[in-house]
Amino acid sequence: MEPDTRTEVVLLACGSFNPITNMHMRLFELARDHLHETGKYKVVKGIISPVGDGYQKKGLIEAYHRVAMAVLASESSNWVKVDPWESEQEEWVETAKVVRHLHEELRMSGQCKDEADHVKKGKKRKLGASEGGESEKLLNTAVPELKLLCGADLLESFGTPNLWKEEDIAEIVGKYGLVCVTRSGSDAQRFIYQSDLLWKHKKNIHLVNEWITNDISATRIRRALRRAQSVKYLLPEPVLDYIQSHNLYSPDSEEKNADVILAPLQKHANLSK
Ligand SMILES: Nc1ncnc2c1ncn2[C@@H]1O[C@H](COP(=O)(O)OP(=O)(O)OP(=O)(O)O)[C@@H](O)[C@H]1O
Ligand SMILES: NC(=O)c1ccc[n+]([C@@H]2O[C@H](COP(=O)(O)O)[C@@H](O)[C@H]2O)c1
Ligand SMILES: [Zn+2]
Repeated sequence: MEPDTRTEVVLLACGSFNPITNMHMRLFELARDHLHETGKYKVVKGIISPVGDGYQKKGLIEAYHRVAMAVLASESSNWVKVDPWESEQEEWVETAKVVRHLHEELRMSGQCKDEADHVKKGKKRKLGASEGGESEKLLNTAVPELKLLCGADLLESFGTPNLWKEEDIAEIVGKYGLVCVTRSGSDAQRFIYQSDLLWKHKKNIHLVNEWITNDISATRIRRALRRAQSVKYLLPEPVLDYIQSHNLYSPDSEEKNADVILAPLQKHANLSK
């Protein structure tokens, strides 16, 4: 049998997930199919990273509820998991830092796996002279690439003044890569064309067309819930049960952070003063 030479990829989706919807889970399926169809990649894992309370977005309910709902949603998948690290941080964390942190975790777990293999085999492999010099280091063959998975609206938010730092965008698209789910007629392609930075890294940006369109958004779901309208079949059934049993999403919860400026805008506006 031919050896599998495809590059292993882990997909990371960052967002409010307030609440997680069927569309969020679909993003992972669409992205995995797209990367597999290139013949170059093998998607080995998907990670959902709900933003922390420090993000201070209007209507953002407590992170522990959003994480619990994401965990319930991920139970219907055998490859998508939730990472609560970002949600547990006291202050809002830039997405570039989240990507860096999770990549480091992947590297460490790859190394642990590698070490365990070597212990089993009773030997260590040496890195080539160009990389490791004389010193004996462990070969880190097991680390997959980590790519940020998003919708076209998140990509287009790169253009909002004071929301993203240029160097963060450069790091995310240049060093890691982006998989962006877009709709036919969406302007993601034009957005990349109009940005010198994104154009430079366009090989690292995978645009995925969503042919079976699905306009579910968490904002619309919260609106329906406030109006006591049904949201059945728009989110996983266990998530809906959780929302109902904890009485989440009311007119009051929508007013949370109403008078507060979004954390990235506060942070970057202060930096540019
Ligand atoms: N219908 C959709 N099509 C493509 N991408 C989507 C869709 N809904 C959400 N996403 C993507 O999912 C990620 C997480 O989004 P987020 O938590 O903001 O969900 P949302 O449904 O957009 O919520 P809200 O309405 O509160 O903004 C983002 O990258 C966003 O672009
Ligand atoms: N500068 C940044 O790193 C930056 C700015 C704005 C949003 N984000 C992230 O993008 C995601 C956006 O989520 P929402 O679409 O729900 O607001 C969140 O995970 C948030 O942390 C990152
Ligand atoms: Zn959104």
